[in-house]
Amino acid sequence: MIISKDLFLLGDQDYLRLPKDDKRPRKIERLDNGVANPQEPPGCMHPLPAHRPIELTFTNLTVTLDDKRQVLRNISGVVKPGQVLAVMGPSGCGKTTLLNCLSGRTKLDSGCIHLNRERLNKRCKRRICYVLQQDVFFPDLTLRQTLEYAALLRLPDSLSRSQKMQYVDHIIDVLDLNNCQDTIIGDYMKRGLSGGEKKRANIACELLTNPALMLLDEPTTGLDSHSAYKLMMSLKKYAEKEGKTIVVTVHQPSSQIFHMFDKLLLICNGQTAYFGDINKVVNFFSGIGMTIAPHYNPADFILEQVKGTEEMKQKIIAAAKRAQDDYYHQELLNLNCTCDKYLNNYRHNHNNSNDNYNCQSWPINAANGHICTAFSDSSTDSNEKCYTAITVNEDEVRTLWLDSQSHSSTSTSDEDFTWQWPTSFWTQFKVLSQRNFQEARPQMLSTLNWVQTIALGLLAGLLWFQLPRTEQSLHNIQGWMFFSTTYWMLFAHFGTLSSFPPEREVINKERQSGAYRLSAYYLAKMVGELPLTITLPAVYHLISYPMLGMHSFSTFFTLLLFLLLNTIVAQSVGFFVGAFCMDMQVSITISALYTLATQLFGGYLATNIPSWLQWMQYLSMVHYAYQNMQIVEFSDGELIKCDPVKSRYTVCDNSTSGVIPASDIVNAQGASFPLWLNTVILFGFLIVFRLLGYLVLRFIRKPK
Ligand SMILES: Nc1ncnc2c1ncn2[C@@H]1O[C@H](COP(=O)(O)OP(=O)(O)OP(=O)(O)O)[C@@H](O)[C@H]1O
Repeated sequence: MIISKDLFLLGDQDYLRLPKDDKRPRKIERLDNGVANPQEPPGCMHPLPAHRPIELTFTNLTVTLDDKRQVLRNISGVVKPGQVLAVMGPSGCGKTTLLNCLSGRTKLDSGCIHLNRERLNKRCKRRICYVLQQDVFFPDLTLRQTLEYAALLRLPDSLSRSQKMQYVDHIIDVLDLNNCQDTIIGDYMKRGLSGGEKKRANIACELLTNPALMLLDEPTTGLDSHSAYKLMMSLKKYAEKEGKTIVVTVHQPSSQIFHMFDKLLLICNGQTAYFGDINKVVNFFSGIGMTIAPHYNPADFILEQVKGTEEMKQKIIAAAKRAQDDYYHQELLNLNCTCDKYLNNYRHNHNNSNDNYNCQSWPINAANGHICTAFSDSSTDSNEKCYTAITVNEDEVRTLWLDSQSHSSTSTSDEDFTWQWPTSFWTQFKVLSQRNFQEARPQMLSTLNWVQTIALGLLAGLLWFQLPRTEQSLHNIQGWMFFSTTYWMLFAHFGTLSSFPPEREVINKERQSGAYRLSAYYLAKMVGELPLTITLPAVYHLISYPMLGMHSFSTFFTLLLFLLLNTIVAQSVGFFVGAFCMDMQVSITISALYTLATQLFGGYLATNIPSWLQWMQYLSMVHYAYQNMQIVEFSDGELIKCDPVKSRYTVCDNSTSGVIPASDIVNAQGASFPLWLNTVILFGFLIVFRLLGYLVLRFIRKPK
């Protein structure tokens, strides 16, 4: 059960051997039938619960996308453990759609998919790994970090960290990724792994989970011929040695790769153009008058045929339909148990309770699309057997055959398989917090952001340098506060808005594979990114506020707290908008509208708001943070002296103290609340938008 170095499946038991000092009880690898493997040496354990080999059968799959276009029509096939099925066809014929169906991500109009005898359901989806055509990763993590996090999240808690790391080492080794393990994954902005390395990294992440069924969408695209050959050879050996079932889509395989496959499903216009053994495909085409030239790559040849005229395509599809039915018939003839199944099925379908029939003979002919089967009636004298011919139509034949393919006829499902999260909530939270921090840090604390923050801090400090505490300077002091709150609101909001959509791709992929709970991710995201979110505003405040004229440490820290709270609230709103809107243009428009309205109604730019529009102030998050900063600054700090010549504040006319109370300053800017209420409302914003973000991911933007 071992992955080997040059096939990525090693020969024997060194694979995933536990460290010698491990004292935990050993699990013994179980074979398909649940019997402990007698070959397994003591001390050797597979890191994951053993899955039965999976036989995949799909019958008459029909799919319409966007309610208008039928992309797949009546596609059927079977792949047994140890086999590799290649899905080929011209671009756009429906290969990826088929894999999406097989992985349970696309809804079927009709047809069914079985894993062994169990219909594809949420539980058995977890035993499938799907290597997507696109390589979806966090670009700033290195390959090794990516694999380590995948192992920490997807390998069970029963393994220690060091065992998981050993497993990562092994996978890196067998996929020949040693040289690039410390290279970042990269994206179109930053150079990182090459295309081929990314493909192998993608496969490595999925291999970690020891899946029983692997679906790979164009794993060889972008690889040179030698790498493609090596990869396919590895997959082939993996399937054979480990009893894995593999379905792979390929575009134009070399002749060498083509002959590695066991079965071929050729799709043309969403319909089957061939399904069967790979070594019979050339005969199939020559049977309908399309003969391959000597030394021609059969893969190129068959693709040329299915890209031919409409007439040719229809001819191939019709022949494939006939051949497929013959194939089922032939397979039935080869099965010793079929007769009983025919009989049972016949009784079931025809409500025939006559128990006297026994299976005595095999199908006697197949004609006109019908198959005739003979049964003997045991009630008659054995010397005078009365054969009864039962006619079974094509659909019944197909159903019978697919039914008969199950190798686990004694059980209807993997009863020993109960699905649960691979790791506890706490492990998920811990690992995801760490990953979020590591992944977000290069972006949030990039050199450019540091330069921008320090420069703006200095600029704001110089612009409003040591302002006197007079009514004449009041507008400028308020200007610093308003600028600070709005700037960090925009920074956090748009930062989140732009960074979340790519992240959503990764978490959707991981959620689809059942790696962790959404709640663990969500909580980890908040906690993991918190230090990064507050670092830059804190640095800005540290630079600019003392330059403005610091009065006490308590004022400094209280103002900082409100600045940070405002930043975190803005980040929550950005997260909600980013999670909800799939279209970047829409999310930018909504955000621009909201943040600009927030500024307009914040209390600094417009103080004479028409009464019918005043309710808008209550939706402005900046409004609350800005008010609180004023309350703190103008009551705890040095008080603002009235203008001796002409004051805007009536209190100055009557007051003997000559200073303006903070409440008068705040009230002059429209609706005002006490400090505690503004704080509660800001926390309310925070909780509501975080909750909305979660609900959106949970129910609206959940992975299919
Ligand atoms: N959401 C969708 N709505 C409507 N049509 C779609 C949708 N997704 C895919 N299609 C169409 O379905 C067809 C099959 O797409 P699919 O991606 O399965 O093809 P493919 O064979 O994998 O192609 P390629 O080899 O180029 O990757 C294409 O014509 C595609 O345009």
